[in-house]
Amino acid sequence: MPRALPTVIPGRDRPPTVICPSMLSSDFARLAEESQRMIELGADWLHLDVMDGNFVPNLTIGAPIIGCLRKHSDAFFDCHLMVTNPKQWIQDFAKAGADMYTFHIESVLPSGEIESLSSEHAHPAVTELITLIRQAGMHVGITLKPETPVELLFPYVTAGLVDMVLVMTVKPGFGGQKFMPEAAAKCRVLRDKWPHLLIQVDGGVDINTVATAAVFGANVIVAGTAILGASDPGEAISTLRAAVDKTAVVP
Ligand SMILES: O=C(CO)[C@@H](O)[C@H](O)COP(=O)(O)O
Ligand SMILES: [Fe+2]
Repeated sequence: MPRALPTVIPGRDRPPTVICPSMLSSDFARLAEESQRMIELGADWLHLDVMDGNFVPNLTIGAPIIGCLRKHSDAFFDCHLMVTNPKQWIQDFAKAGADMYTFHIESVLPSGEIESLSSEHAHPAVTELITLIRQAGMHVGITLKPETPVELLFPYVTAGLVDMVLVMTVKPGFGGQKFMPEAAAKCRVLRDKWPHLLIQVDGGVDINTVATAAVFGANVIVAGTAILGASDPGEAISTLRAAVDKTAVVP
């Protein structure tokens, strides 16, 4: 069983704020200590960026490292798979102790065939992947690159097949890039349709840009540079949380 997802708080118009430091910005040689420190400083989840050097031009960590980290941490592992074949790694990640398995919709179909996805009907390859992730005992996250239309995710959210949508606000592949407000605007489209959906933003989120994401409706915040690169990461976590909480309206 994966660790529980946050539940809706009565009296708020959106799900709770979840702060996720991206461990990509940590000292990988000290991953266990850094992870522990983030949780002690108030982080809710640990965001673990998995890159295969093919789907994106960078190479990071995989299930073996995540399995090792699991021996030192009971935290919620929020895994962001930037890989060409997400189906290949499902069992390994489940065994390693991943809680959320977020895949890129662009990785499910060969490049150039993304146009064959519809905003009205679920694609069988995507639903099969979702079923396999769930059967393996993980929560399901779906994500998209900044240039991919958000409407392509509608069939899976409408059918209640996914637990979270991750809106990428940079080109996936590297930490420390500039936040793209036009990509964050996809959160508004999703929030207007699904008030209780977990909507995550990832890429260039810091104390200046977080308000834009939150006003658009994001409630799950990934930040690498802004937390792990801060002189006081605990203060960075609190500041990000306060900025998002401020935008949750009590009706
Ligand atoms: O998925 C990714 C990059 O592809 C991210 O999770 C980054 O690691 C976020 O880093 P910052 O932009 O917050 O520095
Ligand atoms: Fe990420």
